[in-house]
Amino acid sequence: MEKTLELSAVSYQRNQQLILNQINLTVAPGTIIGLLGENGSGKTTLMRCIAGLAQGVTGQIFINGHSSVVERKAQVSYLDALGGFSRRTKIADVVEFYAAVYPDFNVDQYRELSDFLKNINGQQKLGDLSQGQKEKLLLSLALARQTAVYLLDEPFKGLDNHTRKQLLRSLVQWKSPDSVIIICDHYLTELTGVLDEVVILNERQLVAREKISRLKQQQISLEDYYEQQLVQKWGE
Ligand SMILES: Nc1ncnc2c1ncn2[C@@H]1O[C@H](COP(=O)(O)OP(=O)(O)OP(=O)(O)O)[C@@H](O)[C@H]1O
Repeated sequence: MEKTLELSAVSYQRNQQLILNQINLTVAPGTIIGLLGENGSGKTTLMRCIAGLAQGVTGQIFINGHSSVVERKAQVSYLDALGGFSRRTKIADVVEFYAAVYPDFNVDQYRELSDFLKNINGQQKLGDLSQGQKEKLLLSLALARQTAVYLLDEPFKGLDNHTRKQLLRSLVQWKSPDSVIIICDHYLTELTGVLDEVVILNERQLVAREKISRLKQQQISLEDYYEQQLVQKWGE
C-alpha cells in the first residue's frame, strides 16, 4: 500500500506515566481520518507526536518516508493555539509571520479561507477575538499551508452550527487530493459526511479502525460504531 503516514510501535511516556502504547497506523494518500476516543485517551498527544512536538517518543513515525523531526515538521500542518503571540499582535502580523516561517504557506488560500469563514479583518488584535473567531483564524492558518498531513485537533469547537457544517463540507474541496487529514472532534454525525475512515483510541492503544463506506454499507452510524467499540473494550 502506498503510504503518506506510517506509525510503527509508537509509544510515549510523560512523568513516568505511559500515555501511548505501541501505536501502529498506516494512512494512504488522500485519506481523511476521524480520530475518536474518550477525554484523556491520548488523541492530542498522538497528534503532537506525529507533528514532532513531543519529546521522548519511541518507535518510528514516517511522513512520505521521512522520519526526522525536522523533515516531518515541514510536512505537517498542526492546528495549534498561537501560544507564542501576545494578545496585542495584529492578525495581519500573524499571517505575515506564517508566510515568512512556512515556505508552503499560501497567502491567497489563507485569504480565500478567511473570506469564506467571514474572518475578522487583519488589523484586529488577537486579544480582541471571540473564541469562535480565534478558531476560524487557526483553521485558516492551518489549512493555508500546503502539507502532506493536516492534524486538526477539535477544529470546530468554537464555531456556530452553520459555520461548522459549511466548513466540514468545504474541507474536501480545500485539501489537495493526496494530502491526509486527521481530525479529532466530538461532532460525530457531521463528521461522517467527510471522513474516509475512523480510528479509535482507548486506554493508550488503537483499538479499532474502520472504513466509513463499510459502516454505511452495514447501516451503522459512526456514533453506534464508536459506542460498540467502547462497550466491547469495557465488557459492558
Ligand atoms: N502536560 C501534561 N502533563 C502530564 N500528563 C499529561 C499532560 N497532557 C496530557 N497528559 C495526560 O495524557 C493523557 C492523554 O491526554 P490527551 O490530552 O492527549 O487526551 P485527549 O484524548 O486529547 O483528551 P481530550 O478529548 O480531553 O482533549 C491524559 O491522561 C492526560 O492526563
